[in-house]
Amino acid sequence: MREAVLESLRSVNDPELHRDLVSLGMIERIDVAQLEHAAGSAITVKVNLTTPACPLKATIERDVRAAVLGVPGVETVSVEFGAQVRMPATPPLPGVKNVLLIGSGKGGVGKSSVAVNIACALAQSGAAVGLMDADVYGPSVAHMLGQGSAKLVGNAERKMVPLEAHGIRFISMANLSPAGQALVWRGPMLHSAIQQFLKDAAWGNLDYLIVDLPPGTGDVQLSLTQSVQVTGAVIVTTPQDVALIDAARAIDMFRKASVPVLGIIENMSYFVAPDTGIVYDLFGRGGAAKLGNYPLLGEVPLDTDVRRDADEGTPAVISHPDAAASKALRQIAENLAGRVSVQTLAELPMAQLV
Ligand SMILES: Nc1ncnc2c1ncn2[C@@H]1O[C@H](COP(=O)(O)OP(=O)(O)OP(=O)(O)O)[C@@H](O)[C@H]1O
Repeated sequence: MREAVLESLRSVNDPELHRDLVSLGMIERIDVAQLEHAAGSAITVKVNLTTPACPLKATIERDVRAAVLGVPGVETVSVEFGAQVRMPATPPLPGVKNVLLIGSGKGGVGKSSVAVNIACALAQSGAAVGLMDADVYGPSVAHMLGQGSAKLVGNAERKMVPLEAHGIRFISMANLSPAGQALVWRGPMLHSAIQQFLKDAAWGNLDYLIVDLPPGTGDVQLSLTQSVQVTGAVIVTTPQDVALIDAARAIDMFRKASVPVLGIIENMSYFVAPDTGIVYDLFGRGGAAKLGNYPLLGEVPLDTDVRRDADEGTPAVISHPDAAASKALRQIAENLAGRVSVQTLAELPMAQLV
């Protein structure tokens, strides 16, 4: 019976990876139990997803159930899920499976807010997540996580120990330099700071290390793409033309550095009036589509909760999980995790999948 069930699962494709669950090594266990009062068997299938934030869990469950119910003699099916983010062919750092860059063309489009919320949403789903604030000139991650005045310390191996908040580990220049003081650094100093944040920090084991870049196309971006094997970059933009022009430059920079652009996030996409429910497209919702053929990971509405929660140090996906913006941000985190799986598995030789 177990063999017949396994065979039936060869017909179920992961909808994003376009390969069947068996050859992807996603079937962790098949249990067969004989039912007492029925002729057939009760089957339990455990599917090991490629990310705990899988956006297509419901589809996979439905398809597994249908395939297994089609096997003669099967009476009931229950589907269990586990998840393990796959180690890519070339891990970017020891213990770190993916480095994801969050960039923008313009400042103030909400890149840090999006990065912080995505990091928290991925951690909420069960992933091990780190957040590195590479926006050295305007570090806001620590403040958005309620840790603006915390100080970074070293461990016995003289490695920087990331701070922790809301289930993620993070490092920000704000936790090294005195508050309110401007950083006046040239390229080489920035390069060595970025190296230290990446390589002289005790990140531990991470599924995703998210990097909040400074806006634009400068030294930090260059330094990062040259220092580690990056899984991909995400561009945050607002929908109006002036933001899109700069976003296109950022995309071009990643293309030239051979960093895959995993998708675009349109922030401040629209506004829903809380009293009337009327939707206002303040900046021209849908503008991000003009950036070309890149997946749109999602649209985040302008929402007071996002701003207020960032100022108060608890990201919206945690303090207001039911707000429309939080739902959009969670969906974006899942879509991004899905894109990362596609990217990693496309590069892994078939033999390493099972
Ligand atoms: N969807 C949103 N709704 C309401 N406010 C938002 C939203 N996204 C961001 N904001 C607010 O907009 C301001 C700018 O956001 P943020 O600092 O994340 O932008 P940024 O692109 O990282 O800026 P910079 O690159 O200049 O540091 C913040 O006050 C933030 O709380």
